[in-house]
Amino acid sequence: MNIEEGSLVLIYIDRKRKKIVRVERGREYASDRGKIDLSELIGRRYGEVVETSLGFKAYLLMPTLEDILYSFSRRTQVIYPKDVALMAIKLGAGKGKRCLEGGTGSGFVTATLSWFGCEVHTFEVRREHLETARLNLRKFGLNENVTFVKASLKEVAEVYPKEYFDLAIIDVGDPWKVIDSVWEVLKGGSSVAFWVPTFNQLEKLKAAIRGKFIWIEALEVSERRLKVEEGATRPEQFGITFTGYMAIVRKVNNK
Ligand SMILES: C[S@@+](CC[C@H](N)C(=O)[O-])C[C@H]1O[C@@H](n2cnc3c(N)ncnc32)[C@H](O)[C@@H]1O
Repeated sequence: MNIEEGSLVLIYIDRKRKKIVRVERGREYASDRGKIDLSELIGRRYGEVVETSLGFKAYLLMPTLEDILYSFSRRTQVIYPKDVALMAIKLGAGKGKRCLEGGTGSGFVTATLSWFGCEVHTFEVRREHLETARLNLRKFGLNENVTFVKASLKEVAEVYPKEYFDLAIIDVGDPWKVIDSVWEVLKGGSSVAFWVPTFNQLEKLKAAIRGKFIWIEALEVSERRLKVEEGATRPEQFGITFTGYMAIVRKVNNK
């Protein structure tokens, strides 16, 4: 596939030196391994290799969702790709699904749901976080099916009709405070993923959903990177050791 003016390209020199750029005339990519004139990328093909001004190899790759998420500005804690990807699958995210999210934070979840083809409605109480997320998504054209709502998730039932959403992902400080309003706007039988950082919050959440949702499961996703070298392949020594816990519940009508 050809790289055109306006294309997004991941310039990959090594794991520490990789950056998504938009190809534009008159702009350059710069790192400690040298510069690349971006207008020289027009007409090349993804997968090709070019040389920086200092003679290092740079690969021209197509950005993936993970590359995009890791290039976002972050103002908050985020739900990492390993976790949000599993949530999306467990909840059945996909084209045509109407998804509720709170809080928006830096937009990692918003962008993932949008990438999966969902219509996303995301609630955030802090204007500056909403703006950061909005800019993050706009930069990569992921904002088209997203409605950003500057309000507490507690108010969702005042903004949307009953049984409007197919699924929800909730990552706010006190999730038990939004359970009643989220229940109102979800379709019967639909799934919700809550994201919490501690065991005691899982316990509190489980008690709080009783009668409105059934508890499906709680889990932690571990990711262990490997350093692959002939005759010496082993786990890497450093990395993210803990992110959080997800709880999956489903709406029921017990009345
Ligand atoms: C940890 S961040 C969410 C990060 C997001 N999941 C991501 O991956 O980018 C939590 C956000 O929830 C917002 N928040 C807290 N309580 C809220 C509420 N009741 N309604 C909506 N947003 C809320 C905070 O301002 C904060 O931006």
